[in-house]
Amino acid sequence: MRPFVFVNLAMSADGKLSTTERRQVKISGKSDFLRVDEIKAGSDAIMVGIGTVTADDPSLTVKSEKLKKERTERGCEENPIRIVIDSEGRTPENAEILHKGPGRRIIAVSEKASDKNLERLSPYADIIVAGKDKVDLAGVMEALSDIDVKRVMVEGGGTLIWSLFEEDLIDEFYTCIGNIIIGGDSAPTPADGTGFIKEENFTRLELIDMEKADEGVLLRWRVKR
Ligand SMILES: NC(=O)c1ccc[n+]([C@@H]2O[C@H](COP(=O)([O-])OP(=O)(O)OC[C@H]3O[C@@H](n4cnc5c(N)ncnc54)[C@H](O)[C@@H]3O)[C@@H](O)[C@H]2O)c1
Ligand SMILES: Nc1nc(=O)c(N)c(NC[C@H](O)[C@H](O)[C@H](O)COP(=O)(O)O)[nH]1
Repeated sequence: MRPFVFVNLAMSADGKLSTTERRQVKISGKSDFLRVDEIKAGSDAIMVGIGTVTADDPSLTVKSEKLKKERTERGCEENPIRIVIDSEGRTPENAEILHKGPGRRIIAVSEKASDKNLERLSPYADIIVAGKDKVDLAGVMEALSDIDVKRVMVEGGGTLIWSLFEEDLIDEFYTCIGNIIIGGDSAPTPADGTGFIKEENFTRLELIDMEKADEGVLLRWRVKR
């Protein structure tokens, strides 16, 4: 058993998530920010890779007071469970995700994480150990299902999302395409990693809908199985 997993990203018109220096860029506009807050508030958990934590230092909190209130009225924490996929337990102790706003945090590590790092992070987050070198993502999803997590939003980056596609762990994929060109052949994209080599392995998508969003476009895809 695993939860429903969807990805939400903003990318430039040329398909980049950020610059070659992995510097965060404002890609989407105000209406997209509100939409992202809503889908975040509608999720039980929100997941990012350690690369996103070190590059962007996001808090991944729900921003709207109304949405926070609606969550607490439903008997949920104000924020979804925040999960970092972090093989070695490198999350900095002062990361925003560990401090901003109430709610549970989980850091999923592999057996490679040192005891020192586990000790360092355990005051701030629950630790799941899954996988030998890299985090075993299917194992993490199973562990989330065991604690009644039904809906997981993944906010990047491209390395984590690639692995989730590779392991067929994604159900829906939303991209807001903004009206800028970032360029750069090493700039992160929605699915980096090694990529599929054989055509028969490609993930196939079905378009759910598309709409104009600020100066760009929002595409929502479902993974075909
Ligand atoms: N525009 C957007 O919507 C958006 C959203 C999030 C991130 N970003 C950008 O993406 C970049 C960060 O992405 P990234 O690809 O460097 O990092 P990432 O966030 O995808 O984290 C990847 C890291 O997770 C760890 N990991 C552990 N187990 C793993 C597994 N099984 N599979 C994959 N990774 C595993 C590894 O250390 C790996 O390097 C930043 O530049 C950030 O600004 C953009
Ligand atoms: N929707 C969206 N539009 C963008 O233009 C952009 N650059 C991101 N990037 C994703 C980024 O990793 C996180 O959405 C924020 O950084 C959230 O972090 P906060 O909770 O606000 O701290 N996302």
